[in-house]
Amino acid sequence: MRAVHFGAGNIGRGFIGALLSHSGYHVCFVDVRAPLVKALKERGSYSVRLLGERTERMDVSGVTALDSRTEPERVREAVAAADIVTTAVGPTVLKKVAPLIAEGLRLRLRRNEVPLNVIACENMLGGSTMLKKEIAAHLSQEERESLEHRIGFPDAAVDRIVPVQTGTDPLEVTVEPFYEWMVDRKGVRGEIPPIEGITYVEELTPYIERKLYTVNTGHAVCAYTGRLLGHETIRDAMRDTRVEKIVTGALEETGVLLVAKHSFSEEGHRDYITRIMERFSNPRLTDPVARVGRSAIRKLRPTDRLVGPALQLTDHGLEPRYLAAGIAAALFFDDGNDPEAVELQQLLDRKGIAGTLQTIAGIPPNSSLTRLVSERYREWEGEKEKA
Ligand SMILES: NC(=O)c1ccc[n+]([C@@H]2O[C@H](COP(=O)([O-])OP(=O)(O)OC[C@H]3O[C@@H](n4cnc5c(N)ncnc54)[C@H](O)[C@@H]3O)[C@@H](O)[C@H]2O)c1
Ligand SMILES: O=P(O)(O)OC[C@@H](O)[C@@H](O)[C@H](O)[C@H](O)CO
Repeated sequence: MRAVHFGAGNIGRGFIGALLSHSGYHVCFVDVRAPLVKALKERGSYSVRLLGERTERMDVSGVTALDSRTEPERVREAVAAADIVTTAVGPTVLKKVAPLIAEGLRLRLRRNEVPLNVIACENMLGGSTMLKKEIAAHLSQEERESLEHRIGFPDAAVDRIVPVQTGTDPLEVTVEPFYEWMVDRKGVRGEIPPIEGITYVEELTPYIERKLYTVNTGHAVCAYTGRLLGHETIRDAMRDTRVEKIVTGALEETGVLLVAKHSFSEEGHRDYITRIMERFSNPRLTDPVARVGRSAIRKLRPTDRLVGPALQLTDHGLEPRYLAAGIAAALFFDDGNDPEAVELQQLLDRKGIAGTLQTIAGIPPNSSLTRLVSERYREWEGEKEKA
């Protein structure tokens, strides 16, 4: 069986590629980083280090790679011949990989009747659906009709913390032991892909919202408040009771929404939160707040991890004070290495808090959420002055 995976980064190698390989797929990674592609081609294997109570090593073999910039023809052929295509490139990169995947699928549709599934493994709602839309834009009407019948784009929720890699081996990946990969069974075309570790569900929305609005909400709140209070890593930020209190408060707020919306049991959801707080505090993981806070504009979009639940709560007349504290802290994110953080600071200078929230997050300027965030922002200014 052949898998083509776009994005040989942390999640690509440390999670999706590893599970595909262990399920018997020969994995071809596609990336734009030439040294990474070269190393994968030359070695054909790498290791994943699982940082649990004991450190375990998992060998991943039977892999290769292609550079989408210099070997587009080979990428097209690989996609056309694949049994599964996956991505973990980042939500904003999906539209960049879409044209090449579309060219590969065009060949596939001409040559092979067997259905194929394309799964975007990104932190977003409806990732595969969005990728399908981007791909369809590069196809003819006739090709789009065949795509509809023969190529599945099941949405997915993926969960495993893979921090920035600091080891000397460019291919080895250090990860937490926990993982969860949920896929919408209804979106699959043809046979269910036999990937060990995937949980197929009839209705993905509750699970992707639970993941994004708990794991990623808590993570983002921890990263932004932690950074503001002078912490470099998630683990250190979690040890600060001021941060821990705000993360806990924000997850209680999203919990109210998730339990009401998707009928999770209150007790089960409390356990889910507890496990996540323990994962954030894993003493063996060094995960920089800069990684977790990266792309602050994306993280402040209307349906993403902070504003998504906050707007839904205010629509129900509730006051998400802790989420508002997280959103306000995100507005202070000023990492010069992150183009979105730079753009965010420029927007704030030009438009102020209400204008920035309206532009990025779609929050109406006179809304209760804008008022809450503005109040928290002033409080954070005070905290910063004290620090
Ligand atoms: N790291 C985590 O803990 C984690 C967990 C769950 C989900 N995710 C999601 O997985 C996705 C990837 O995150 P990551 O942490 O692995 O990031 P990463 O930066 O480590 O990996 C992304 C990879 O995509 C490659 N890439 C960029 N543009 C490309 C292109 N045009 N064609 C092919 N490859 C391209 C990059 O070179 C890089 O190797 C994101 O959507 C992220 O939200 C990450
Ligand atoms: O990948 P992002 O930028 O959407 O979010 C940063 C982290 O919250 C994220 O990568 C988590 O580590 C991951 O989603 C855990 O499953």
